[in-house]
Amino acid sequence: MNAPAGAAGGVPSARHRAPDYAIDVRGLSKSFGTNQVVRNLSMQVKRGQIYGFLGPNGSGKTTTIRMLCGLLTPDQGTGTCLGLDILTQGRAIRRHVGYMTQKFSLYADLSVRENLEFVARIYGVPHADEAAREAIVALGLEGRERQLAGDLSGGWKQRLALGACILPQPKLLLLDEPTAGVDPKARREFWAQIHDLAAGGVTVLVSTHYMDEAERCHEIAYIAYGELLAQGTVESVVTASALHMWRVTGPDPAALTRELMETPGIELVAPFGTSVHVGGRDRAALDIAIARFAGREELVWRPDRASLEDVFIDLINRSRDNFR
Ligand SMILES: Nc1ncnc2c1ncn2[C@@H]1O[C@H](COP(=O)(O)OP(=O)(O)OP(=O)(O)O)[C@@H](O)[C@H]1O
Repeated sequence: MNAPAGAAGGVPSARHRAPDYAIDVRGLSKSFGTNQVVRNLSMQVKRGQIYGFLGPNGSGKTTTIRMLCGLLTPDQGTGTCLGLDILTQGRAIRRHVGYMTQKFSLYADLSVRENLEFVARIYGVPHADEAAREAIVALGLEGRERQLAGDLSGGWKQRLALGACILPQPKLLLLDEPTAGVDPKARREFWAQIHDLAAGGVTVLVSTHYMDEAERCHEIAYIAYGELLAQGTVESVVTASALHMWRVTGPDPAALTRELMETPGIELVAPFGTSVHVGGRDRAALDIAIARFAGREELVWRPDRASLEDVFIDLINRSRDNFR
């Protein structure tokens, strides 16, 4: 496998040292016809990090991922992926990138082992049989190697797809909703593998709709309407939201939810079982709103911390107002 440009020829000088970022892109924009789906997006992902990419359906995550590995050319913007230019060195980038698309793209009528051997040969992995066997062990696929890929359950299919992605030993994994529709146990096992890979130095950019998966990432980015609205650690994104939250419990959460939604000063209302999550960014307005319920002894109010989901709902609400 080739070394990235700039790294060849011995120890790099301080001036040409490999960048600390596996992904460093600035001002990316992309339109399809008149539909601008990515707007002035900048993103930096440190090497060896697990970086979560979140956002509603159709917000531009896949389009961004495809620009990062040179499969799509941005209309505007520049940047590097693994130190290589995304505009001119797409082919070289893809040699070092494992890209797991949303669709299962292995051969349904080949066995697990045959699929892995095939991928190993296509990528010129030395000793393809052995590499496939090692991947089977590493991914816990022993006992299933003769099973047809098409007969595997969703979780095992995803694990096989990940195995195929990592066979050529990529430096960067781009995983596009790898665990969609996979049960919690299989998702947890999948994530244990992602963490093992990152600990071994692989950078991982993973798009997901699951909040618990976002919490497992070193850093996250949230995109809506093609625009990056938040970026950083989960903690810093929650803090930056400046949301003040309360949890209120009462006998009729459904009626209470409706009432809260109509109360001025309350920006966020979300029922959770027997309680309702209530919040807003204007603390004074929120306090006045909550004071209206002071005489209601059946209600118990407790201050609460904003969840990542609260933050994302607030971001999407505000960005929808901007794009109206
Ligand atoms: N090749 C294409 N031609 C035209 N429109 C496209 C093309 N690819 C994507 N789009 C549109 O661009 C927008 C962003 O799509 P994209 O797949 O990047 O979103 P996403 O955030 O990955 O969504 P999801 O979470 O549903 O996978 C959507 O409106 C989609 O229909």
